[in-house]
Amino acid sequence: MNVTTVADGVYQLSVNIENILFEGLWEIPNGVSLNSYIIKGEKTAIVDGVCDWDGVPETLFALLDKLEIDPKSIEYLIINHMEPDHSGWIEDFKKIHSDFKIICTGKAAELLEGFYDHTENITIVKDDDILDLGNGHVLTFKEIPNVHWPDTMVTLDQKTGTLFSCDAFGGFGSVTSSNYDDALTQDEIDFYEKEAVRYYANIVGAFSMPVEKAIQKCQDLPVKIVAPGHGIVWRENPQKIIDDYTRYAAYSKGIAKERISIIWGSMYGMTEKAVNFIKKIIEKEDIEVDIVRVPESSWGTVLGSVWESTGIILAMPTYEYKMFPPMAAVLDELGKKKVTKRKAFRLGSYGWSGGAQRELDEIMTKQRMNWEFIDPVEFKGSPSQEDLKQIENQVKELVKLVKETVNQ
Ligand SMILES: Cc1cc2nc3c(=O)[nH]c(=O)nc-3n(C[C@H](O)[C@H](O)[C@H](O)COP(=O)(O)O)c2cc1C
Repeated sequence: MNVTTVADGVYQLSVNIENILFEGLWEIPNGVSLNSYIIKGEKTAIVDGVCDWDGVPETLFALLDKLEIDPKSIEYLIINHMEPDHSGWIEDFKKIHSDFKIICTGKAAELLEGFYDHTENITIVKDDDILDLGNGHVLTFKEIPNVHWPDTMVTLDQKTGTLFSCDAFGGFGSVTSSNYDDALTQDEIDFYEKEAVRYYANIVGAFSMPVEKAIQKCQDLPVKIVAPGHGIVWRENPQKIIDDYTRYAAYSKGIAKERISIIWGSMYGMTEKAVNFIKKIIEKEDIEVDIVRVPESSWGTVLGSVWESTGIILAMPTYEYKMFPPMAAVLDELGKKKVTKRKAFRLGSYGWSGGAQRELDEIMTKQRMNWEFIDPVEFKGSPSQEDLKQIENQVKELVKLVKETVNQ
């Protein structure tokens, strides 16, 4: 757990969470941080909290102790977002301190009642409302609904230009006490960028339109520091994470990087033979490639991979007159996360009837994914030389299509 100074009178309290599935679902191989912030003017406010996943609130109280802040001196709880990873500590906090006010949106107030039966001392804020904590720390609020719940808002401290953005501009990846972009090497920044893409695809991707609206609203604010609820604080170059999020939101519409994700699965190695062949031929093409096997890799890994790819190769066999089940499950999830308009090629082995293609078509239609497929290649059992030649032609065709799409 870390306590650090963000800016004059602004402190971050953060804990890392590892060895769980985030939201009970998403694998986090490199962990995730939960960030809470303290603003000390004449009055003290806490922005979001850290939840009870690992012994918090004790952790939160220990962090406050490090800052020599008596929890009872906290006058305002700013709740940017009611998801329990940020709000789960409130019930415990209430056991030791009752004389505080909650600042949140109307939707968050409804959720407060539903989740914690809390209805007292709530001030509902709207766009551009302010709260003066004294010593220049005047807070401005902006609602950013559906990033990623309907209740979400951001808070700006006018004195320091710190934007407390909660889930917006967040990322996975555990942090250290030097979790500021100005204290990180380029390699570390690159690491957190990858973690941010994965976070975006897994957690926020389905809300890319609200993200675009939120970015527009935040651009109107004099932001000098971006301090999210997960991941590192952007103090030297806050525009970097704002620009990254702008790109990630745009990727939802189909044009992403000049990159192909190969998502594949195989029972007895027949489809795998074709995938191994593709690996060899695609190496010679001037294009970035990422290869993910299902079900060995999680949905989160697949989403993180395809989010940045304009092209996708799907390789899977037929299974009980349908598609290899883990591929069907992951494709359905890609649809729900609105991975749309990709350029794609499908191949796979079958025994007697086929059927994978039919289910693929059904998922594309049901989820309105609008992927543009070039002709598939299906082969009985092991791929023949002729099948491989066809596959080679189709892969080259896809590479061409991806390049044309990205560079149009
Ligand atoms: C459990 C199981 C169910 C299968 N169901 C079908 C089927 O419904 N239709 C079909 O054409 N082939 C079916 N097959 C045959 C496979 O598609 C075929 O063996 C294929 O070569 C497997 O490719 P793979 O080794 O890449 O998994 C099935 C195979 C298994 C093991």
